[in-house]
Amino acid sequence: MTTIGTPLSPAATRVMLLGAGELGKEVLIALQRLGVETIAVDRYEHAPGQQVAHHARTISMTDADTLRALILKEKPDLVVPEIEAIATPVLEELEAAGVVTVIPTARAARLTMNREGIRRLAAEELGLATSPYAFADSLEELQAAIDGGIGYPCVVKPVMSSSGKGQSKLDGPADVRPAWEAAMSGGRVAQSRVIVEGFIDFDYEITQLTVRSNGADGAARTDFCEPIGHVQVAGDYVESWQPHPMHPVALQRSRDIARRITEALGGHGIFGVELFVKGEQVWFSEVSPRPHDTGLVTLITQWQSEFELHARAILGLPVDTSLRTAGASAVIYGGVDAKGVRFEGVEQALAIAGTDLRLFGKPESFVKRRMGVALARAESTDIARANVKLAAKKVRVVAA
Ligand SMILES: Nc1ncnc2c1ncn2[C@@H]1O[C@H](COP(=O)(O)OP(=O)(O)OP(=O)(O)O)[C@@H](O)[C@H]1O
Ligand SMILES: NCC(=O)N[C@@H]1O[C@H](COP(=O)([O-])[O-])[C@@H](O)[C@H]1O
Ligand SMILES: [Mg+2]
Repeated sequence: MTTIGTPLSPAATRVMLLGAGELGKEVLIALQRLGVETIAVDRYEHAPGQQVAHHARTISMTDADTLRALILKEKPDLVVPEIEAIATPVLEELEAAGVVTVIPTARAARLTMNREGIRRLAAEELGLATSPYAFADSLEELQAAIDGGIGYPCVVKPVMSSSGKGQSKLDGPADVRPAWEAAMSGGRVAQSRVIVEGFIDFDYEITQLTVRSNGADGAARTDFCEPIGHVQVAGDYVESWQPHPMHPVALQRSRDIARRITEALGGHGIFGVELFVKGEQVWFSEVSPRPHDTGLVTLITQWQSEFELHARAILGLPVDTSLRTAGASAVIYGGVDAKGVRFEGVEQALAIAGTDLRLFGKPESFVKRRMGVALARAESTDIARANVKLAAKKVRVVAA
């Protein structure tokens, strides 16, 4: 049985988020609503989630000693990784010592922070279909891997990166050196290893949100959300919608893959399983053991958003993944390099039927930094997609 204490009292249920960006901010709001005391940790001050949590802490989360000291000082009931770039061996160490519970598990956080860990688990241990792949530690090794079988077109990514950072598509030999250089400067963590993947010519890609929660019998149960369709530009999500219509065979295969990879990772919480689909064929791409950026759309489409599902599942509470309405989301990029920006056109955006906005409150804007998202609900995803793009376009980020 789960009990929840009173925040800021000795009986408080305390949850620490490692990473407090736009996704963590929504998880923190969901936790606050359930009476949880929250600690938002990020690498810079005034991160979105730090603005809504009881406590804000700013540390280098990739520094093992600093991270260990903070967790031991705060003694949260749950530690919830929100980004990949964390000193995950510390989480494994503290979990093994019985000091904290890590969501979904410390091993899942370690395996998914590095593309090599999750890819080898999915393809080599579980035998799931993936793109052909190889790893390389130098420009020469990268060229050899491509010549040795991966071929063109292919995709190169730093093993530790997200949101498309340092990612390139290669169409021929002239693209290899620029791709290597982009990967070396674009990762979230300084390292010199890349994955090269054969390019999958998919019809569409989806995120299969999958929740592992406490079943009535005490065993973990798995629930699926409706598939989320999305468009990525330069490896970063720009638009998503739900539900995405699928051939029943492809849907069944997607859910089989999602069930197997999430069972292998274990623990409780939401997972964003990324899949490529062509006809009835489905390839596993990667998985986030946490809310997924394309799942921001669930803030408007589901009775319980992916953030509420995560909050409930990690607290051992029941979940409901049912859809409320068709809808869509569209990203609002900074478009400028500036601190303390202003958002113009909010009124015009919200005047469009069925729309809503999240402005994340990031203290500094970059041209390609996600600063907000527009949301729309409608009777069909086509209408929602048209409206949400209009709404996103109305919002202009300007230097103050
Ligand atoms: N092998 C591939 N074949 C075809 N397209 C690919 C391949 N790998 C990546 N992509 C495209 O690039 C996008 C981003 O790739 P991936 O998810 O691996 O990067 P990421 O940096 O982890 O992104 P995020 O953190 O946003 O999930 C994919 O959603 C897909 O559109
Ligand atoms: N695809 C992963 C993803 O979307 N992660 C989200 O972006 C934030 C970092 O944003 P920033 O780089 O603008 O600080 C993370 O904290 C998380 O919320
Ligand atoms: Mg991805």
